[in-house]
Amino acid sequence: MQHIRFSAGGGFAPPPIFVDNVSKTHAGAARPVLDGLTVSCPAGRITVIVGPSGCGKTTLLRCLCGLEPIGSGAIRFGDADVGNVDAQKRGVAMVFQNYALYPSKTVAENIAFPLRMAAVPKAERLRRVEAAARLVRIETLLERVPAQLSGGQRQRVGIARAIVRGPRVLLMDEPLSNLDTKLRVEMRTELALLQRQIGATTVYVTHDQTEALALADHLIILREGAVEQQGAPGDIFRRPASIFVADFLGSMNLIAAEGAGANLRFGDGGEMRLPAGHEIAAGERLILGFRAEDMRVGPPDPRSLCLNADVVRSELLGTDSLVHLSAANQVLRARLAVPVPAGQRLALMVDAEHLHFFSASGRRRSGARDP
Ligand SMILES: Nc1ncnc2c1ncn2[C@@H]1O[C@H](COP(=O)(O)OP(=O)(O)OP(=O)(O)O)[C@@H](O)[C@H]1O
Repeated sequence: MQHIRFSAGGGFAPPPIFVDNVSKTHAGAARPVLDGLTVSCPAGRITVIVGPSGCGKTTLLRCLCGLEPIGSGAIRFGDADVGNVDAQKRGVAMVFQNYALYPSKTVAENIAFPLRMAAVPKAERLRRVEAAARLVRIETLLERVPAQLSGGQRQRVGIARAIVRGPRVLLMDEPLSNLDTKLRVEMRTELALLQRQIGATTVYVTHDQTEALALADHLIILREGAVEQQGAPGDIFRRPASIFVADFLGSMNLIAAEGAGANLRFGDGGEMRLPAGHEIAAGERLILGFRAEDMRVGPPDPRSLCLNADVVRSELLGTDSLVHLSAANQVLRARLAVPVPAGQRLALMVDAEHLHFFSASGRRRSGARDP
């Protein structure tokens, strides 16, 4: 890729974005789609918004770019309150899931469209279209029409069109979800590199947790129009604030239990010794969580949780196997280096630093020593 700095009129300075206590209710809806939402997106970085279908991701993007008014609260780009600023004047570009290209226009005309709307002179238009096309590696396709392109090429045109004006803020709504898995992974890497080159403050919506973890500098997890957790992706993965987050980013084994001093008691009457420092008051109900990849076969260790589990089924994933287990009246999953035949009993360990303790309400439990 070439090093080209796209500059927006008035100088290029990607702003941080602040969404401050924003609420919005769609006309006729009983509940707000955004409910007192407060998030921030660092300048010049990729913020990824994830959450289940209907949690308000697209609505938030549409509010950021000015296609939807907010009900209350404020949206600021740096120091500027943009809540009442027209979409065209916010310096924002948006890439959609469905490309939204003009079928009768060539690639070059599609990319040039925002420049035409802004009355950019022809010579400057040509220069910018070529530079944007080179950045997304479609410079040899400029004379084709969309029907003559693959899905990946069409999405590149959509991205070139979005960046051609040098936006300070780039919003992307599931831009890769129409592509096959292999192309998606390739494009994800390219997008991350492209974003670093153009430097725009980028807000990226997806419901793919792998994409979210791979792309995000800053991660926001939405649930029913409110923030469930936000922060650095690695921190959120290691210390999910709730069962909802833990299960959304990967899957988590969960076992309901009750404290019994140094032991945990399960519904089937079984008990297991808690690692030192994780004692739970007698009678306290909680939910213990651990990830499949954090279970290991090994000799008992006083600092680890030990589970006796029966193998129900093994599935080869490639380099390792997903082993379905039955333990403490629950179905659990472990990722182990080798497949294990069904019917075998295993002693499985989970090291203390990989245990997550949640209260019965599903929030991360404070009190126990936390890794
Ligand atoms: N114009 C509208 N009028 C009324 N309700 C709407 C409107 N747009 C969206 N909604 C509702 O608001 C909620 C949030 O929609 P939104 O598209 O923001 O969710 P999302 O998180 O992007 O979902 P998905 O992942 O399925 O795209 C949904 O229940 C949706 O039906």
